[in-house]
Amino acid sequence: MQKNQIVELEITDLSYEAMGVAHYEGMTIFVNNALPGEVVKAKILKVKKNFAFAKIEKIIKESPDRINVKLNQWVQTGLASLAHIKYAKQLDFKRNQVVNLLQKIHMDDVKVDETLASPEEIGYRNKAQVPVREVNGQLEIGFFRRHSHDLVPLTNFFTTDPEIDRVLVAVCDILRKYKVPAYDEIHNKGEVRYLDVRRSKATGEIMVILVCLHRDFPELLEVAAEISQIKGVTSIILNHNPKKTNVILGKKDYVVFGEDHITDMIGDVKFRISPQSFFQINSLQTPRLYNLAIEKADLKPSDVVIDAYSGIGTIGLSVAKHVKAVRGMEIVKDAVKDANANAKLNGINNAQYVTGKAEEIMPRWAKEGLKTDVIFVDPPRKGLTPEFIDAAVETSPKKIVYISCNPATQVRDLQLFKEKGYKFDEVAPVDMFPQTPHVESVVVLTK
Ligand SMILES: C[S@@+](CC[C@H](N)C(=O)[O-])C[C@H]1O[C@@H](n2cnc3c(N)ncnc32)[C@H](O)[C@@H]1O
Repeated sequence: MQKNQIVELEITDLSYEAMGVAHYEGMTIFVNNALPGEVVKAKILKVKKNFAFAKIEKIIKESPDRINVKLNQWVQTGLASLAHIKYAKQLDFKRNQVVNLLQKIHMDDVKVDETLASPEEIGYRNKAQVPVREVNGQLEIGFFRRHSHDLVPLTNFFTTDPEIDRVLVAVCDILRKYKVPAYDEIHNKGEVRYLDVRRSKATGEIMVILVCLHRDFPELLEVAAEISQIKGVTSIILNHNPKKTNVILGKKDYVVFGEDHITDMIGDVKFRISPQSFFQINSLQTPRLYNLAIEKADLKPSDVVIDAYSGIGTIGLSVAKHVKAVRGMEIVKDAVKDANANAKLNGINNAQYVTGKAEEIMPRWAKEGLKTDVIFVDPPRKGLTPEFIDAAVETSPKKIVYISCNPATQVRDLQLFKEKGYKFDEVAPVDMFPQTPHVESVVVLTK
């Protein structure tokens, strides 16, 4: 097999990154955007030892699950790489990922629920982080083409709240008007690297973060004055990121207008959110995810609860009024500040959050003799560490509720809990990220 060769392929499966999978002359071929059941003429792009990558030249037999997407760029940029698949099939794809992972470790007897659909299939994101670059001599916002840093200019981000798209376009116009330079990542020059916009559906408050190479730039005050006139904007922040790095946010935030946070609501609990704090991005699906986790926890008024990897305390503060005490930990200092402020804001006085690595704090608490009833964990994609798992088990929780955005690391960690005497018989996938391959899932472990 050679690069640029054209081959006819029958697609038999979808990879976990949602690429069509075919087999040809003993090789596995991953075909961009092809769907199971389709027959395609494909051009080979890259050949490795046992596998190759290809792109569709022509669809000979089309899948009934295919949607003709209005803007190809949504799929090409990876912004919405499942947008060409009917939503019901996206939900199946996510469930199948969990089923396949469990099969690999011979846990076929675990029940995998149907994926809980998101109330909104598009326009659901309450936050956008979009790169700003110069394209053909003009400052543009958009999204990077998949596996590259080529900016594809966009004004409709499809999965983002349309009110946020409106703000992104308006800010882009203001930056052009004042001739503020876009960031040039090759030479680490220019100014605006990203626009980061958050909006609360509940309060309508909008935060605009200009991620900049410098702490200040000559047109900043005029630019901020105009942005502050955009309907809904209550906070403008300059985030200073001077480094040559792919990390989006720098460490320092400077308030240029209004508040240093916005306020949002989950159920009847209010949350202040600072620029560096994590907040679930699907506003309507989040309370459904938490309710599922909380129902499974079956909490009692006498329970001592841990909210690990707590962010701004969204899970712990949602349950604090129904239990004896909540303790939580989180690595981002500003998020912990938000979590403790959020307890006060909601008249909650039995919840306490501390800053630190969960894998260090949990062993400390266990050593101090802490006993717990329910532990909620909601780690980042890399999952838990063995140190955390050992210490969590040492506090003898009756239940551990594991919320994860990466079923592969979740399944790995569940095996460790199993070795320590905890069992689980069900996984509940939840779609927090429609149009993307990401899967969220909830598992309850009992002793
Ligand atoms: C998926 S988020 C969940 C946050 C929160 N539970 C929620 O639903 O909004 C994971 C959180 O873990 C934090 N984090 C990452 N690594 C950590 C670590 N080693 N120890 C504690 N927190 C960590 C992140 O800053 C982030 O806020």
